[in-house]
Amino acid sequence: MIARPRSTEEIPQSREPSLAERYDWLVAMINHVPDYIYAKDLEGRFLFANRAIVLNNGLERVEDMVGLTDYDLHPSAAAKSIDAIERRVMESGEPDLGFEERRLRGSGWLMMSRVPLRDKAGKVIGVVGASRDISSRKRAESLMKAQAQLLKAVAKGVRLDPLLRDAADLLEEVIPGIAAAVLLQDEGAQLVRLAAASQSAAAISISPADILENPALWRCLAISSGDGGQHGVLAVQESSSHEASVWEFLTGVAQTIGIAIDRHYDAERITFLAEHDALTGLPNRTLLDRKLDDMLRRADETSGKVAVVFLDVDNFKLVNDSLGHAAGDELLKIVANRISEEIGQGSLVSRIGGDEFILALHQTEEDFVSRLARIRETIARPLTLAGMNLQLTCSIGMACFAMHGKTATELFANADMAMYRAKENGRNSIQVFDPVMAENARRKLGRSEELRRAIERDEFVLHFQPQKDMISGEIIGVEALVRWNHPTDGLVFPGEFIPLAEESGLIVPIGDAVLRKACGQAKEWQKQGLPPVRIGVNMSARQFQEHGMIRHVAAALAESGLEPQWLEIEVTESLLMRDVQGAIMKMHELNALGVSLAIDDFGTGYSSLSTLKRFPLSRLKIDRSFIADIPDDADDMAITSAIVSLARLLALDVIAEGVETEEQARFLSQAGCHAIQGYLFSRPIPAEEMTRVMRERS
Ligand SMILES: Nc1nc2c(ncn2[C@@H]2O[C@H](COP(=O)(O)O[C@H]3[C@@H](O)[C@H](n4cnc5c(=O)[nH]c(N)nc54)O[C@@H]3COP(=O)(O)O)[C@@H](O)[C@H]2O)c(=O)[nH]1
Repeated sequence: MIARPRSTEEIPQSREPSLAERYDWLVAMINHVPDYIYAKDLEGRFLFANRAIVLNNGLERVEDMVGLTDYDLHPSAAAKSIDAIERRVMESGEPDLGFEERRLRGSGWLMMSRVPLRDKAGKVIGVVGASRDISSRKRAESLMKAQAQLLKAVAKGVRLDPLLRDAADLLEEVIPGIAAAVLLQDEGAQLVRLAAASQSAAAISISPADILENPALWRCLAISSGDGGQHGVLAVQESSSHEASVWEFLTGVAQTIGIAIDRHYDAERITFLAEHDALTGLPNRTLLDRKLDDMLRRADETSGKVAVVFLDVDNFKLVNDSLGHAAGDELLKIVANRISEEIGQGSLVSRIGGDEFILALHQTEEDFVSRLARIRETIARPLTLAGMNLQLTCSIGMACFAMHGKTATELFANADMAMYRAKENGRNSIQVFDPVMAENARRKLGRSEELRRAIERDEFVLHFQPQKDMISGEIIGVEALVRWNHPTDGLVFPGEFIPLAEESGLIVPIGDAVLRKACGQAKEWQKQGLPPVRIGVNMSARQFQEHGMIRHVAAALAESGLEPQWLEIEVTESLLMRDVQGAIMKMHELNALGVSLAIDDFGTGYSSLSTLKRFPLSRLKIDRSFIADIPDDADDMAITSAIVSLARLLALDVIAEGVETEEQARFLSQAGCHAIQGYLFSRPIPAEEMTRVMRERS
């Protein structure tokens, strides 16, 4: 063995070191570096080897190595490859630097550099080799490569289970001897499951409990989720203590697995949302279409039946508007759950938006209507929402394969039509499609088109019904009532087209035309020198709520030149009660124009005295249903008297509608009613006739 170096204190400072001293220092330095250093002669025999290389070859002293060749120390294939490199260096005289090769003894990597050994004359007499252990760097590189491989798999969207299995195998590959396992807690699950294990870990057939209850043996690295939670752990058996870079790598792997799981859940959610409703989790229209097609195909093959059902929650808007959207959402979830509870296997419920659900029922022993009745009852179970006790009703329309349609499109259209019929019939009912509905719908559509054309062609005319003062007998006003002068059907009465006009929104232009015609006619009578009368114009809810309504009234007055005090707008009690505050604001705006307001059909709504006081009104019109049975119905007489007293209490004029008999007129006079309108005095009549009547009485 080479001699130990002396300490620096022993070196005399005053003189130049001797050659022997220099040699000793050099040898000491060479022996203390961890790198391998050697020199060989031209035949490949060791001339010199440092302590590190001697020990690595299982020898004790340099003398033991001097004279040996690589063939004496290593298997012949390895010795041959070293010999080839060194021979090239010696023959070419060119160094071979930075060659990376596996250790011949033990595990790990070396970086070898070989330079020619020359004598003083520069002649190559052998080779000098130096090598450095680069095992750590090589391991770091392979860990980085493994990490990159894992990240690539995540980026490529490899499915979760194979990805976890590959990750466990990869750990075993890059960290020899390691046992690793991935334990996961799936969304919503209580228990942790073994999702993947390296082969050595799998071989000892571990379970989550084995791992979690044995912290001395297994070290657990958290697999975190993007939202700050934890999906599970990457458990590593600490059979051998790993260096810091390995733990860093394992922590990185746990993080990568966390990202992979996040991505997996995101992808699952995206796939789910493509076919489901985000709020209720029910299938959406896409999934319904697909499943319904299957159900119809099967029913066709087996001559079976399928029911397509439209279900709409009654007055849902009211809940949304009054209790807020969060409560509305909650309500929809409750309805979705209740339908799902009842619908039974093999059938399907989907939410297609808002409060509309479509059900596809497959045939069972129980008939479809009974099943729907049960669903309706379930939905109607009392519930508490935002602190309020509620009971829901719904309108249901059903169409059956193959009776009411053979394709999904036909069945959807017909079930929808049936549901609308249920709504029209006062809601809270089940309607089965009937071909008559389709006929009606077609007629309605045709009528809407005709109405649209009627507006363009100005086919609407006004009839006028006079209103008589109870005391003077004078005509104090007229009500303008619209008629449709249909090109083929003749005069069509408002009961036949006003509801359709309201539904389609055409009431707005129709109402506007009525307003202009009525103001124009009233002004015309004044121009003809007839005593001025107040003209009443009916205004529907849609028209009253329309943005430009006040502007249209002002324009009709301005166009005709009629002073505003001669125009009275009639609105129904139910219209005002829908949105009391909004109605009051609009009524004040009309008042500001100088126009007066009357409540039409009074007594049929639910206005209280306190609400009534807030409306800026001039007149109440008692609904004709209270007058019709006078004097036979004592209740109606009592109600009529009460309305007259109420009007007087509120300092409002009061007029009774639908007065057909002298007895009714007498009773109303005695009750203190200011004026009457009805067939007793005159039916609604065309403008020319009305002009004649007014002229006769003036
Ligand atoms: N939005 C608008 N609605 C309008 C307009 N014009 C009319 N209407 C509304 O249509 C409903 C039916 O009106 P109509 O068929 O004209 O019937 C009116 C009278 O003919 C009828 N009436 C009058 N006196 C009697 C009677 O003694 N007996 C009896 N059985 N019927 C009678 O009442 C109708 C007037 O009612 P009202 O409007 O409530 O005063 C009707 O609801 C009209 O409001 C319009 O331009 N726009």
